[in-house]
Amino acid sequence: MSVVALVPAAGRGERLGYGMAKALVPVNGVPLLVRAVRGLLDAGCVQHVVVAAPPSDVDAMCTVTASLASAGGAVHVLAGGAERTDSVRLALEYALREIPDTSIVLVHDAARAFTPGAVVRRVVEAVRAGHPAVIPVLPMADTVKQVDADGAVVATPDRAALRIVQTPQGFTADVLLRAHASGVQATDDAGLVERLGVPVTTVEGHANAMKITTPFDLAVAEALLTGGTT
Ligand SMILES: Nc1ccn([C@@H]2O[C@H](COP(=O)(O)OP(=O)(O)OP(=O)(O)O)[C@@H](O)[C@H]2O)c(=O)n1
Ligand SMILES: C[C@](O)(CO)[C@H](O)COP(=O)(O)O
Repeated sequence: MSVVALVPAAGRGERLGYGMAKALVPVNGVPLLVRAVRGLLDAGCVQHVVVAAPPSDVDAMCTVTASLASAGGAVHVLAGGAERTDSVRLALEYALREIPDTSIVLVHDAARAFTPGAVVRRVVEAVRAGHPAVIPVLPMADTVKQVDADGAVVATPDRAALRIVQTPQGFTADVLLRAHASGVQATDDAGLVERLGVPVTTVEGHANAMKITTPFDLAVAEALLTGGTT
């Protein structure tokens, strides 16, 4: 019964604007991808990591992750797709084809490179406890407005019922396969599972699991490292 983490890392990082694949961008000398994969393996409950790389960076991502494989975990790298959903689907198909006994599958953004091991373990434990789909979340700190195409406010949803969604998102392998069989694009994998009518359960996320999207996020990550809070 293997826990396999799929790591979509094939994005271009346009908003970060570093001129290279975001997952290869170093923070204090260590690429985001290395930090993300190491975090998954160090959590102690993941046996395989499958990385979806930009097609032109497969060799580079193989090289930077080569030293991370250990007695407890293996790292596989393949070419990802045009959109995040495509990258996840390709990695899932690889895992189900090549990794025996894939039973629990995590999907974890390379861009969430500072996710604490406790979050990974909470997600895996909840799937093991019988929940078919599990996502880490945080409460909203700000008021949220729904606006129309012109930017006019049309509603103020009750923020007590809203959550910010992070990764890793955890699923039984059969549920994630069914979710991706639709071929629909979604901003997260749980969104595809919701379309099946399968219940999605939440566990507590962590501020350090923030997604590195902009130069501001990168500066925050560097400050966290300097301050020793990761
Ligand atoms: N075709 C894609 C696009 C995105 N991702 C991955 O999905 C995660 C979340 O995407 P995001 O943070 O939006 O990354 P980018 O797509 O690289 O960002 P941008 O939109 O700024 O280019 C990242 O780890 C990214 O590498 C992926 O594997 N394949
Ligand atoms: C999956 C995700 O990280 C959950 O917050 C997020 O939806 C990814 O979105 P992006 O459009 O790829 O930035």
